[in-house]
Amino acid sequence: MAANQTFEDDIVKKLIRESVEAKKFAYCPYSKFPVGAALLTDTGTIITGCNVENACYNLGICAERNAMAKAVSEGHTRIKAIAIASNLDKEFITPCGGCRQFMREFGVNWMVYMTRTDGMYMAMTVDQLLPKSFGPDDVKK
Ligand SMILES: O=c1ccn([C@H]2C[C@H](O)[C@@H](CO)O2)c(=O)[nH]1
Ligand SMILES: [Zn+2]
Repeated sequence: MAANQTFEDDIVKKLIRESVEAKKFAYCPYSKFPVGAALLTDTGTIITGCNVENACYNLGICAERNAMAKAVSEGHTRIKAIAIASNLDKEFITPCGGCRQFMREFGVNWMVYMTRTDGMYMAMTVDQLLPKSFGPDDVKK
């Protein structure tokens, strides 16, 4: 897979649609900020996630990390792209720093599609979102 690879429009649109669907399951009674994510694996499988909060606030998990953990737990570590949806209408939803590091674990050259409610999106690679990152190869040195 080449760096900065862009996907066909219909695949991106499907991922975005799935992320919007996943947002409906968001459990966010504290922030009332629902987020959905949908990721694409190398086998063409789409795996979704939503944010899941907790009365012990700091235990909440983001939609992106939830989707990635679901993917790994279902045998997928080759992730090609992820779409993220929230209810922000004037800005694109961007992943938090923790999720950027979690993404980086699975490579730096895959796509992150950050959406707005009008369906517009901003596309960046993991490397662009988290430059000069620390990753698996650095631990092995
Ligand atoms: O990219 C993001 C940003 C925020 N959240 C969640 C975390 C928390 O549940 C709520 C408010 O930050 O939104 C995500 O899931 N993904
Ligand atoms: Zn996050």
